[in-house]
Amino acid sequence: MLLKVDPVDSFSGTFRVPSSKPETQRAILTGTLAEGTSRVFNDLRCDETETMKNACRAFGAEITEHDGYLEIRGTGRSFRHHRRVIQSRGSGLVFRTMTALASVQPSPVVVTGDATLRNRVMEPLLRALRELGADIESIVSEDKAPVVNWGGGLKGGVCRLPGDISSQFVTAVLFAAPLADGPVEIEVTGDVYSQSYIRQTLASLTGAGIKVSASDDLRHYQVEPSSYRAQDVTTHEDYTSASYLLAAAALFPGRTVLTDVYGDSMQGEFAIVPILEQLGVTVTFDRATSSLTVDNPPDSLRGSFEVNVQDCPNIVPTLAALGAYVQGSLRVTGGRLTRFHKASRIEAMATELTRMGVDIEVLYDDGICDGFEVRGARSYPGGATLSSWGDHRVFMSLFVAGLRMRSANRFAGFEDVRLSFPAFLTEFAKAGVRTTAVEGDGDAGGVVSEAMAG
Ligand SMILES: O=C(O)C1=C[C@@H](OP(=O)(O)O)[C@@H](O)[C@H](O)C1
Ligand SMILES: C=C(OP(=O)(O)O)C(=O)O
Repeated sequence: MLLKVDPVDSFSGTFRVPSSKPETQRAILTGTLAEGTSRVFNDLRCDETETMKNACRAFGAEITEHDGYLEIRGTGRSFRHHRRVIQSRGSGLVFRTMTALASVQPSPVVVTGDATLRNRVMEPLLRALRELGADIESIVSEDKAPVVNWGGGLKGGVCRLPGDISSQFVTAVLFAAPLADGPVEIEVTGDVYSQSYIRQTLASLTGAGIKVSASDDLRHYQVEPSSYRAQDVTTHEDYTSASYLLAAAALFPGRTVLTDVYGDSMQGEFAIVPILEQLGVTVTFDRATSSLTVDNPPDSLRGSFEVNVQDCPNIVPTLAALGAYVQGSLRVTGGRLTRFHKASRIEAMATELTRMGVDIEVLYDDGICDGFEVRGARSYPGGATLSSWGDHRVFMSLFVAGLRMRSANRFAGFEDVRLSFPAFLTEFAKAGVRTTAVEGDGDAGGVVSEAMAG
């Protein structure tokens, strides 16, 4: 099944920004590890937070969904096994944190995932956990998923992790470290990418009463044995999800209001707002109404500058889509981590945008795919059939790029919006974006945004 998306010539309306996926996932984890009852207000309900909830339930947490919040009865240190196989589906964060936490369980746990997840790099995490005393093995080559963690506890000590593959390695060790027998030190080698995600982890741990300290450059960490404390947490808006609505707003005349935006987030992807301003788009935040407004952006986006995305990896596909319409060019560097995401996102965007007629060149640094330079145009013919490369963010970004083309494009992989932004198609439908489910080249006639609503 493909999704046919008709172009539009204006974009206006009021749209709800989903809650943050990383913050919701972290709050589910701290609630699970605490003794007592925690609540997570404004939690995101999507497949990947559901995967985190189910993984935590397997460790014994009782999680119930209420209107506007989650209630979590945590396990504290006494994990009560309900299942010995943890299914992390496609979520890197679930796999990595569950693999680390399985080390402090009394008995063996298998942690697995889908085909995409099983292809992702896990070896540095397994090595670091073994340095801390974990008894863990992969049942496939290259220390990838699935793994068997024989449990029995983490002794503590010093472990080393690379900073340029995934920040989730550091996050995973940090979540398990307080439950080790002795203090844990983490030393990160090389440049530390995705620092905003590590800072979000540190804030979650500190909020839950964990004794953790980190150097300013995020290369050294010290965690003392300590207990997670139950707490109430409220999650912010998700700036990666907001980036698709903001990008669409920037490409068309009209007035776009994004609601449920509270400000003060630690997310690196907030960078989408200053980047849009550099492109000449005014984005106004109103704390009183918790909203962001884009009002009649300029006719063409001001390009010819460079953005370093070292700390905001998840908006790389959105920037490629926006770049297709700048005057001059947009150069994006520091995106090397994205080759380890669900798809190799720079290659995916460059390949698919090239099919749409966009002039985009992949940039390599020391032979590593690290960014791109895209030279914009006013519009493109459209009429292409595009792949999401199995990645929700690639689909959502290509969808936005296609809106300003002259004819409809067809997309595979649209169902994956459920992973992080289930209301994606219904939100865009509010602006009059027409989407139709089609079989191959013919029209099946179903309006998908309605089919997927709710
Ligand atoms: O900890 C997290 O919640 C995440 C960390 C980042 O991973 P990388 O450091 O691998 O980019 C980010 O890209 C991912 O979407 C979510
Ligand atoms: C990469 C993502 O998540 P994860 O790394 O947890 O799979 C994502 O949300 O796009």
